[in-house]
Amino acid sequence: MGKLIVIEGTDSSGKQTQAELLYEKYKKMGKKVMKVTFPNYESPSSAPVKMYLNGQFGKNVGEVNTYAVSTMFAVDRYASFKTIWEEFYKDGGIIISDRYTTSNMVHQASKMDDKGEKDGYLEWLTDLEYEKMGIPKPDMVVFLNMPTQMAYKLMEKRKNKITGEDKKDIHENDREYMQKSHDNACYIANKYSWKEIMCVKDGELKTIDEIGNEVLRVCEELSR
Ligand SMILES: Nc1ncnc2c1ncn2[C@@H]1O[C@H](COP(=O)(O)OP(=O)(O)O)[C@@H](O)[C@H]1O
Ligand SMILES: Cc1cn([C@H]2C[C@H](O)[C@@H](COP(=O)(O)OP(=O)(O)O)O2)c(=O)[nH]c1=O
Repeated sequence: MGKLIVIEGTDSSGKQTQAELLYEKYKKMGKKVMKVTFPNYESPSSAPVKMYLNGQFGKNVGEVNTYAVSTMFAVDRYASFKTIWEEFYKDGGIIISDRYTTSNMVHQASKMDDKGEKDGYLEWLTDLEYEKMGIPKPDMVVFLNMPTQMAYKLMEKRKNKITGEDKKDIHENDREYMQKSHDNACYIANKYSWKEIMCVKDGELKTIDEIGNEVLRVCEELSR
């Protein structure tokens, strides 16, 4: 069996940048490695997710059934596992995943304020994806802790990943939601012992390389 490394964080925390950097470093080191991204917008399995992010099930995040939406993201992951990386992973390859089940944990559980409800949802979700659907559990989750104010600055520079336009998706449009998902991510990172990397030091954003070196350092624990 291979290893599954997940790069997680709130929107515009540098996941794509760091997942690519780690992938390049591993390739140079001669490791058998593959990079995957969720949602997998290139696959038809992401169609319901696109409808959700475009606001077709409700313009506000809070209006949409969390369990229904979580299942849509889970199905997209299952499709990717079965058609793209199952064999590679079972053959001992390292998978670097930009988002995973952990994104449902960060984003969908943030809609729940009640701790009992949140924990119940997390149990339901991990059982659904890892046990019932049977997709692999991550060996390592790297959590890029990017304060919301800084994430906003970075987001302004970047285009929408689905349309390539300046328009933001329903999560990105909602500042209160962004703050809540960051608070929730910190709670979950602690609960599930994710490897946390602080992206800001003394109010200043760390460089891409500084963060990249920290990511590599924590991931090296896997090969020990
Ligand atoms: N440490 C950093 N310093 C400066 N810019 C960064 C840093 N990390 C990411 N960026 C830039 O911020 C934007 C969002 O990063 P990205 O990797 O796409 O985030 P995510 O995948 O989490 O949404 C991109 O334009 C990226 O180049
Ligand atoms: C993969 C995944 C994403 N999401 C959310 C996180 C994002 O707000 C949104 C779209 O993902 P993405 O396009 O990666 O967002 P961004 O580029 O802004 O980081 O979908 C979930 O709620 N559950 C999931 O399983």
